Amino acid sequence: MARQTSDLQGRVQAAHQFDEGALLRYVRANVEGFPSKLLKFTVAQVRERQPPLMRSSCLSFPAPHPTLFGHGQSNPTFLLEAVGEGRSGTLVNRYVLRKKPPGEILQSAHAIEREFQVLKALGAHTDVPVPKVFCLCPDPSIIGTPFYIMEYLEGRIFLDSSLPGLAPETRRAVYEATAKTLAALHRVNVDSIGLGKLGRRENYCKRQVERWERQYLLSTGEEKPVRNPRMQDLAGWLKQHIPLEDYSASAGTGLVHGDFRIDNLVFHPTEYEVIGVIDWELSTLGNQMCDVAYSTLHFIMDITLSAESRGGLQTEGIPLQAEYLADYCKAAGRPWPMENWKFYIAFSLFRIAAIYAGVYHRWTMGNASGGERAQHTGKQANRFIDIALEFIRLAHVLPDQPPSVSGRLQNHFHEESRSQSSSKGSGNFVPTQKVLELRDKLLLFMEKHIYPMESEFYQLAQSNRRWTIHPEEERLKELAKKEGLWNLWIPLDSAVRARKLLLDNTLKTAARNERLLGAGLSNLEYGYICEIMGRSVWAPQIFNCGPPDTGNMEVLLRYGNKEQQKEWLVPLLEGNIRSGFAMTEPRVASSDATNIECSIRREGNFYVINGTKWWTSGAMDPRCRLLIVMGKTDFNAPRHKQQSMILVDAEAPGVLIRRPLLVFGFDDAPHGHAEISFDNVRVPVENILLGEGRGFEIAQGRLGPGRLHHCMRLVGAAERGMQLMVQRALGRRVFGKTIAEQGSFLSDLAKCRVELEATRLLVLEAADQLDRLGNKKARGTIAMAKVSAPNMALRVLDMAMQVHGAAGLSSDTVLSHLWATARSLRIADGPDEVHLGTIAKLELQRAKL
Ligand SMILES: Cc1cc2nc3c(=O)[nH]c(=O)nc-3n(C[C@H](O)[C@H](O)[C@H](O)COP(=O)(O)OP(=O)(O)OC[C@H]3O[C@@H](n4cnc5c(N)ncnc54)[C@H](O)[C@@H]3O)c2cc1C
Repeated sequence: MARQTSDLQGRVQAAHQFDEGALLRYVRANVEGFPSKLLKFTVAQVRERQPPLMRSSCLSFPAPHPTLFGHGQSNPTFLLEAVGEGRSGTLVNRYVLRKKPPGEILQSAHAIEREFQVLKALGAHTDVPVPKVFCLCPDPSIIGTPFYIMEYLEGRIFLDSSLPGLAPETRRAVYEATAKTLAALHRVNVDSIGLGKLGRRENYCKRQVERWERQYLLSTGEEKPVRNPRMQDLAGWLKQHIPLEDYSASAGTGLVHGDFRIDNLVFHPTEYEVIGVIDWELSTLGNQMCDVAYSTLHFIMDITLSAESRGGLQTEGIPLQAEYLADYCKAAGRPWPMENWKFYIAFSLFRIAAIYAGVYHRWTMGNASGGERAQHTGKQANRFIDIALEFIRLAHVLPDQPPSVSGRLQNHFHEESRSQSSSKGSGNFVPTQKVLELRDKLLLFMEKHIYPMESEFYQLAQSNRRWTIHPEEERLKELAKKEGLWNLWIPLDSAVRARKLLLDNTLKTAARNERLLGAGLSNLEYGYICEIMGRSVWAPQIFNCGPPDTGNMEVLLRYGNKEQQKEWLVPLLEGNIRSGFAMTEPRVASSDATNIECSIRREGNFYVINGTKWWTSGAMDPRCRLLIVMGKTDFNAPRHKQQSMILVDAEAPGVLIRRPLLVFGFDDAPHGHAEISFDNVRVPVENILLGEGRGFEIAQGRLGPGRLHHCMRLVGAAERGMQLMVQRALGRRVFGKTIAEQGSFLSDLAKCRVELEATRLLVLEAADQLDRLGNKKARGTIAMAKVSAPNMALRVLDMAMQVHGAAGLSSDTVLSHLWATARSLRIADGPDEVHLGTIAKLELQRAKL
């Protein structure tokens, strides 16, 4: 719950009492506008409150430092109330006084003068909301220590960062205002407002690590509280991981608040707008990302809790850490800090641990201003150290790109389409409202659930349990179903057919039926959606939109009879099983499918299958139950009537998985690409699809829309490459400049964008033609998209890898895997030459007309 600033006052504690008469004399002489006819003058101490407890919720952590309104352990703060007589009656003027604490204090930790200087400069020259300051009294003889007096702000302070009692949308507004205020503070040009000499900007983290390590050593050991050796491990790690950007006074350095968090902000009494940033005693110049990381610590405090489990409705509306960070980066014009985020968070925890250890030491000596509460700070310091060390060990601490918060779209092409659609409602490729809504939902799902899991999925796929399924994959599938992001690939006409065949008797309820049959999107509409899934190699299967299942489901939807659909299509639509498509053979050139040799021979009520297939994608997956096998039922029929397709139970006797094949060393576990032998595999005659000799016909149907999906995903993969490339270029310095400032990079980047947009338009055009003209008439444009998409994606991803240097070739980023997948699609989706042949043939035909 928010507290009114006026709620937070109490009686002046004995240890903090001073000569109020001397103060009044000083105030009368130095505070502008102080009532001349004074009726009453009172001094109340701003109460030190119990900080939010460290709870299982990750949204609260104990405040390590004071705020103006008192939950801290540092500068005592007082509310002065002057009741006077004015022309229009009684006046009540309120002021706030901040002073140094009495007794021995930590080096430079209570810099009243600094607070005053910063507040004065910001108030006079910037739009950063701060209370107005009236006077600084450096003379300790007045009230025992130096102090300053500032304006009292009537407003609200949110003490608990989980914002209990607020509606979800207002919680979001509070966080957005917080991020924007921090950005405003970081945008201040300190040189132009006289704060240029407040501190050194370069080597801030290095100096801070050394300083807080020193401070920790001063507060612990020998006759002081016990020293935790893990603190030195942490300091050692930090010293080895100081970000390169810290070494110079470049972009990203400037004014640092030093204690920026929601409860150091005064919000407007009724609006969700910050009217004052308070508690500036740790402000200085330096690396501003430290402020940013510190302001997100409440997201980190329980790093084992997922977004879902952190409080349900109570935290609804609170953004994820990445969303808050994206708001900040956007408002501050800063690159996404993925590369060094681990350092900044670990450093923030380290610093708090050192501060807490200092408070605890002071408590043992009897002069901590937090009273008895300070007795716990020693334990809390150790907890911060543990959390920091635990955090350092995490493989993935931030998505590798900023999320699109509040439905904002990530790339300018889409932003443009959206504004076009809302302003004019027309245009060649303007996504419909339905698509825009689905796409926003999908973008959020990717950011919340897929990107954060990538590295864990990848680790499992490299371990000796590589051919098992990560439990999170199944959980996310259920979540995708609930969110209506399931089977979106199903074209409207196929869904209509399935609805007729499957209605009621197979799928229990109409609602469930509908959920399994997608959202009724056209191929063009799906193009906008599928592209986003293509940004992660792990995403498509989470939404039941991954190859080869989509192609196989399409075959069953179009060509399967009712029984075949019941047995195989329904579990595939449910996502309960997976499937493979076995056409390619090692012994023959399979881009020409008339070459295949696998035999499907009828014997009574069975077909007997003999042959070897390879590159059957998905067949290694432990959930794979169905193989659609293409073979020959009649070796003497006309060339295109010899082939048939048959449904084979992957566990039927005689089906032998021989080995997984590798693509540039990636085996794509847990789905894999298998070499399989079929040795006298007996399959009931009912399993033949459409009838003997219809295999080629089915292949044409399967390879139409299904293969365009690859192109859509490739556009998404290239988009991901662009984003990673730009982030890296903005954040990494070579030879004195960021990569983004190097001329050669700029033209390469622009060329990538040009190619990407051209290919995206081609893919959308192909999808549109598929909808309007059908598979056959659209084949020229589809072929163009198939040639263009992988080649474009390869160039963009190659450039992205180049910008990443050696890291780009490693598996530390997704780039090399995306590149390997794109490269395989110049063959796996039919070799380029075959598509080029189609395009050229059509071109020549046109010339002959
Ligand atoms: C990662 C991956 C996944 C795959 N998944 C599957 C799957 O699930 N199911 C499946 O059945 N298959 C799958 N394949 C196999 C893929 O479909 C075939 O590799 C592809 O059809 C080419 O067949 P091929 O390898 O026999 O090459 P070939 O037919 O031997 O062709 C070799 C080369 O000959 C040249 N060429 C071919 N045709 C022409 C032409 N008309 N003009 C000029 N040059 C030409 C091209 O350079 C071509 O690359 C996959 C392949 C990969 C790499």
